[in-house]
Amino acid sequence: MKYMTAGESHGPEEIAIIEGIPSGLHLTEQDVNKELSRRQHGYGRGQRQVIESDTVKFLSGVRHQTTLGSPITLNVHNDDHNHWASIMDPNEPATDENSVRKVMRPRPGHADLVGGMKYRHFSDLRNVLERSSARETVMRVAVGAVAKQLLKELGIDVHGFVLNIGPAKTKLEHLTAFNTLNDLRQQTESFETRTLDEETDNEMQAVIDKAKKEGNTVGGTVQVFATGVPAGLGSYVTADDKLDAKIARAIVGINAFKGVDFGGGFNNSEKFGSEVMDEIFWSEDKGFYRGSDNLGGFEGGMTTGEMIAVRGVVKPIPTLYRPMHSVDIDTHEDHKASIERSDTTAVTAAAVIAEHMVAIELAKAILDKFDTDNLGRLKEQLTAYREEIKEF
Ligand SMILES: Cc1cc2nc3c(=O)[nH]c(=O)nc-3n(C[C@H](O)[C@H](O)[C@H](O)COP(=O)(O)O)c2cc1C
Ligand SMILES: C=C(O[C@@H]1CC(C(=O)O)=C[C@@H](OP(=O)(O)O)[C@H]1O)C(=O)O
Repeated sequence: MKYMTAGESHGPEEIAIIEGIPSGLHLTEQDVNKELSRRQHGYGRGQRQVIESDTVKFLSGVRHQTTLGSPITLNVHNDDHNHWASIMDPNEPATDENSVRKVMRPRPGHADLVGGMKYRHFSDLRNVLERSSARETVMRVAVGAVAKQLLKELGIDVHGFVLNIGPAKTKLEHLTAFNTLNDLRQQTESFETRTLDEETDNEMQAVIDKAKKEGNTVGGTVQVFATGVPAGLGSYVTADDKLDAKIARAIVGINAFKGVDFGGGFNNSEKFGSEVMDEIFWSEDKGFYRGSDNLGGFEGGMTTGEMIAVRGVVKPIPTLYRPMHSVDIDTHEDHKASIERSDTTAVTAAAVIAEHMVAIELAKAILDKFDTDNLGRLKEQLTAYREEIKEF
């Protein structure tokens, strides 16, 4: 399975094409829209989310609510484009009128300055901003929603949560206690029913309000769990095949993500080996299993069959309403950085995006290993593989 996205933040459309989804998967636009709506919610987002009501259109690859095995084209319209039609016009040459939203004072923390240098966009850094914007993550979530639909058919659930926003930490004890694997397993049943509001409690909202009032922004940490994953996805034989490495890349590839770890992750560096390794057990009904999940479900770049636990660190939003120092790229004079309408925080959306990126990497790993033509055959192969692993 592979995919590509295209689209500028204030252009007319966002597009993704996915190749390699098996035929026979039940898939509706509502399945995707449910996830797009989750990405739009969360306390601390700006006015753009009020304008947009992200809904997908299937342009190819799905017929009568079922995938055909052909490339799936997904399309989300940018409602905000109405306000930007002349600024984003592909046919008219640049004029004073249609360049009113020029960006000449690059914003620290954005792709503006280096993107301008690299692509020679010296007349307007909007040419960088439009594609480097996290607007594009709407399509990654749309692709991830298709991946999640496939994984659900295979008994695999993936869900993302907020761990902290600035100094305010989640009250959800189970999200930080990796040793209580059984508790976590029970909690997974309620993953889908959780609301985003439950994740940004009053303390988090107070942190966001304070930042906003002060023209500032905040980041945070997100957690993704995946359950029902069979042992042996990914491989130790080459670095490129390591699935934890692929997931790490997918997470840090999300706008504003600056760190990733698995299981106890960075905290494990302060512990002794005896506290960190996941001891091995065997039982008749389960086959091999572990007593803890401190390594987040990976050994040697392969899934262990335990729950996958990945965390991602999200930096504070770079656009500040109390802007930082910058330099005009034309005059080279000192100035405050440009201000674009902005979120105060997007950690809740980031949790949803991270969840979908993990789903994409898991779906890819499964489709690398088993049949990609038809879902029924894929299920048969995966069931046989699970049996074989259990008999080991
Ligand atoms: C869901 C989401 C929404 C974002 N919204 C904004 C925003 O409103 N304003 C902003 O300056 N940055 C926002 N960002 C962050 C920037 O897109 C990102 O920091 C920038 O493109 C530079 O990329 P980098 O942080 O990965 O280096 C957002 C990121 C995410 C994931
Ligand atoms: C559009 C989205 O996020 C945008 C990401 C973003 C950025 O710089 O990354 C900047 C803002 O764009 P705008 O100036 O149009 O409000 C966010 O709203 C979205 O998530 O759908």
